[in-house]
Amino acid sequence: MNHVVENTAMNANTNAGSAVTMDLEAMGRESRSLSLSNEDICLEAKGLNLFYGQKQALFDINMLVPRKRVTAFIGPSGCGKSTLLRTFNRMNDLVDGCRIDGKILLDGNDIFDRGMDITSLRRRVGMVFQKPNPFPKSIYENVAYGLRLQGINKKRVLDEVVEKSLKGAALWDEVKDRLHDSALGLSGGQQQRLVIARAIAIEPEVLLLDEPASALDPISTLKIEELIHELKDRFTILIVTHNMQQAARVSDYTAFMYLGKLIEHGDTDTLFTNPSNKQTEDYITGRYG
Ligand SMILES: Nc1ncnc2c1ncn2[C@@H]1O[C@H](COP(=O)(O)OP(=O)(O)OP(=O)(O)O)[C@@H](O)[C@H]1O
Repeated sequence: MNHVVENTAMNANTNAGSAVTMDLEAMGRESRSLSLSNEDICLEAKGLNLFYGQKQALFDINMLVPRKRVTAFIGPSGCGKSTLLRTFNRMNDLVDGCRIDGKILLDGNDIFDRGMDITSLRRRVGMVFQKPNPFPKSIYENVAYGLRLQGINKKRVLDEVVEKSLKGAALWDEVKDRLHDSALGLSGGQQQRLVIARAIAIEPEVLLLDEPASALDPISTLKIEELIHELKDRFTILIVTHNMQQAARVSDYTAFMYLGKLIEHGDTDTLFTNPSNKQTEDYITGRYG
């Protein structure tokens, strides 16, 4: 639905690139010139192809993901955004018949190497899904979960991490008096922030967010966007979103995908205001998608 509204609004302007520019200005975004060549690189995809059975879903993806920045993935439904996101912590390993070739380097090491321990990879690269998925446990135990899995059970340590993580996820003030109540009693927006608190409690390097706000109301969405802004000081964040306005608001870099290919990837302001590829321009101006 968002998609339609956005595209309609953009179509109303013959030069939709400038429509997005105006939005960037209205949002108080200062004009920045970021360049991937000046960044410290956290993740890198090299010649990545992915197949679901006979069907190829990703084609020769090559991209650099800078550290402690927000990178947004946009593109029409089915273009491979979630597939690519899930590849960065090998979630696709869980899909029957999925085959991957190429490399993904995390701090220079290929995550597909035989020696790579998947549990420690997923500890370093955490993931939050579209639908909040708290465990049917207390708020406290949800956040403490990852530490308990690591064998950390000291109350003092857990108390400290739970508080720090809930504060980090901008949820502490709303739940500090009911930490031992069920997480299932929280609103959808609170549950999503709780899941983010659970993800950051184990101090990952990277956070993968797969449409984290698409099931939320506008106020909860705004809170998640503000949170992303705060978290990027500590984490490298990759976000899939259907909402181009959201990509423009939250990200430093944007990757536009189409039919399983990475069409354009660059700093967000440039991609939305002066895309170098015709397909990107057609998409952001609402000509398709
Ligand atoms: N588990 C799976 N098994 C088989 N095919 C899949 C699977 N997951 C995704 N696909 C296919 O791979 C392609 C890319 O899907 P993906 O979900 O990554 O796209 P997307 O850009 O995230 O889409 P959307 O925006 O609709 O979520 C689609 O054609 C989809 O049908």
